[in-house]
Amino acid sequence: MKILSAEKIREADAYTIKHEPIKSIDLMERAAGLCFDWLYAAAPKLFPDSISEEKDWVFYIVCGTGNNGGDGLVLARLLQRNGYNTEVAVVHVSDKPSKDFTASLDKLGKGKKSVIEIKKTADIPDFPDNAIIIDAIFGTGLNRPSEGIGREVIEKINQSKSTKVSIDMPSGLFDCDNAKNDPKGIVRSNHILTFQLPKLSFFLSENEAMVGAVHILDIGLHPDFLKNIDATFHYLTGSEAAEMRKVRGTYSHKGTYGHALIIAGAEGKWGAAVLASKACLRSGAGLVTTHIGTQGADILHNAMPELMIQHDKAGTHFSNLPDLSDYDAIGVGPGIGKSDDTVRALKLLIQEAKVPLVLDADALNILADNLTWMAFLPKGSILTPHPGEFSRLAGSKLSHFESIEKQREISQKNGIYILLKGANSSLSFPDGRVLINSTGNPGMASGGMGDTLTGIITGLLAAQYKPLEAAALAMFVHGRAGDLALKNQSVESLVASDLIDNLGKAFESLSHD
Ligand SMILES: NC(=O)C1=CN([C@@H]2O[C@H](COP(=O)(O)OP(=O)(O)OC[C@H]3O[C@@H](n4cnc5c(N)ncnc54)[C@H](O)[C@@H]3O)[C@@H](O)[C@H]2O)[C@@H](O)CC1
Ligand SMILES: Nc1ncnc2c1ncn2[C@@H]1O[C@H](COP(=O)(O)OP(=O)(O)O)[C@@H](O)[C@H]1O
Ligand SMILES: [K+]
Repeated sequence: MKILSAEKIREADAYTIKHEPIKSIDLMERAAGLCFDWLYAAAPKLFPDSISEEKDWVFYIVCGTGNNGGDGLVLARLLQRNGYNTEVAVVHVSDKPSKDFTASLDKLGKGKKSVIEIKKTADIPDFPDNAIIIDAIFGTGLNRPSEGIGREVIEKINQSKSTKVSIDMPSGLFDCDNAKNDPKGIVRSNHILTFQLPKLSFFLSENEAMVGAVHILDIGLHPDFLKNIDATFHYLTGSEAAEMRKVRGTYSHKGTYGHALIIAGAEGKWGAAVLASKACLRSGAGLVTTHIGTQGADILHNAMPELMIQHDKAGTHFSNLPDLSDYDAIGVGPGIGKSDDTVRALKLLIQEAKVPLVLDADALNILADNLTWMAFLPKGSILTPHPGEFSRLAGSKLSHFESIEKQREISQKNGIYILLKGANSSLSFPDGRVLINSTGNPGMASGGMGDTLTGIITGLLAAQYKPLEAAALAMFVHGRAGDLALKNQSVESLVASDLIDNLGKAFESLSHD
């Protein structure tokens, strides 16, 4: 699913109005109608238990004077028509209300209920603590940080304990970069009912306090426009991940699915090799060999008899390169440490490898100390840094938005894929595109989860997936396995082994997406 800028979404609205064709006021009615349907279904869970009767529910709709405000007014009319209690406030953020706002206000005016006009501080009401506040002050038309009366109202809304449901965007939030924005002037939304496509800022850690659950409402923007428009950012949905999954031929055999090499583990961190190797075997590789210091070999063999083991010359860590000609995919890094001979062996691996490499953990830390090696990585290699590793690679600590921009730059410059891990992991391609992941949960913030991801990507590469599909599908399935594992665990108790145990269900779940 594409993620478009506010500007492109405006173009999509305009194209739809012209080519469907549909009047813009009718598009607004359609959008607000979907918000009503969502609220109607969700309301019983949104109000506190103490207000269980519908007659006691109050929807407090706070509108700006643009089309976002217009959506709010249409929604107010629909709520009123269905017998719900509403309070409607209009914040005069601009003295030039939009045409559709004015038309919607006129229609609302035909009902009996009066509207609270907010022009100055003294007009701002006390918002209740047990209502649903519908935030329809600003949408994609915001062109500078909120200020004046609009901002005062936003700050007052944020003081209320009521559930806040934002129409299209949390008012005050920009669609992409919010570096120059002020979080105090943005609604701290619990639910966002966003139209057609999500906005990039919803997926950035710096906006966490303002972005609650995101619900994408399909308002029927014109499919030709959506299909033909180029997008840098994409949100990876289940059906898109499912399309990447390959069907296994009846007569296929282990040779069809390649031989993966995992280079992982060192004294005290053999577990990293176990997790990466197990995940690799569970992700489709025909054969998996793990190159490991002799002292770790028994642990590995006991953990999974299906694995083959290649002994390193040093007993305790990765120090020499095996013959690479047997392998279709190589994953390196989890738990390998940074000994001098490990550094030398990694350098040699980068020079000699003829297949894309998956680099994680200490392999990335070594790379960060030797950035010139980046240019020598086999084309199509995949780097999987977490934010700490990424800041070492990038040379400085960056905001999430800046990290994604930097990630794109490094990918394009070096012809490699970078999977920046975390909530909403992002995967950048050599052509500049970025995929944002839609699976995973905070229970996955525990040791070994990344080692598992390395194994999955390497397994898919061995099984003849192209680097793009291997990285994207692995990212999705890894998060999905984490989500499935959570059903029998809690966010506190989830560990990487649980995730591996759910890989089968995660791959299979794709057929239902
Ligand atoms: N036909 C369409 O174009 C549709 C638009 N829709 C809604 O329309 C929204 C976009 O509407 P608009 O483009 O009218 O913009 P908004 O309603 O988001 O707000 C823009 C208004 O606020 C003013 N403004 C912007 N930044 C300000 C600031 N910092 N302080 C004070 N005033 C500021 C602008 O001058 C303008 O009057 C979408 O988010 C969506 O909710 C939906 O109804 C679907 C159809
Ligand atoms: N809050 C979160 N939400 C979703 N996924 C997460 C979250 N925290 C961590 N993850 C995922 O878990 C993995 C952690 O990787 P990493 O930090 O490298 O772990 P380790 O080095 O311990 O193996 C990544 O794939 C990341 O996307
Ligand atoms: K809004």
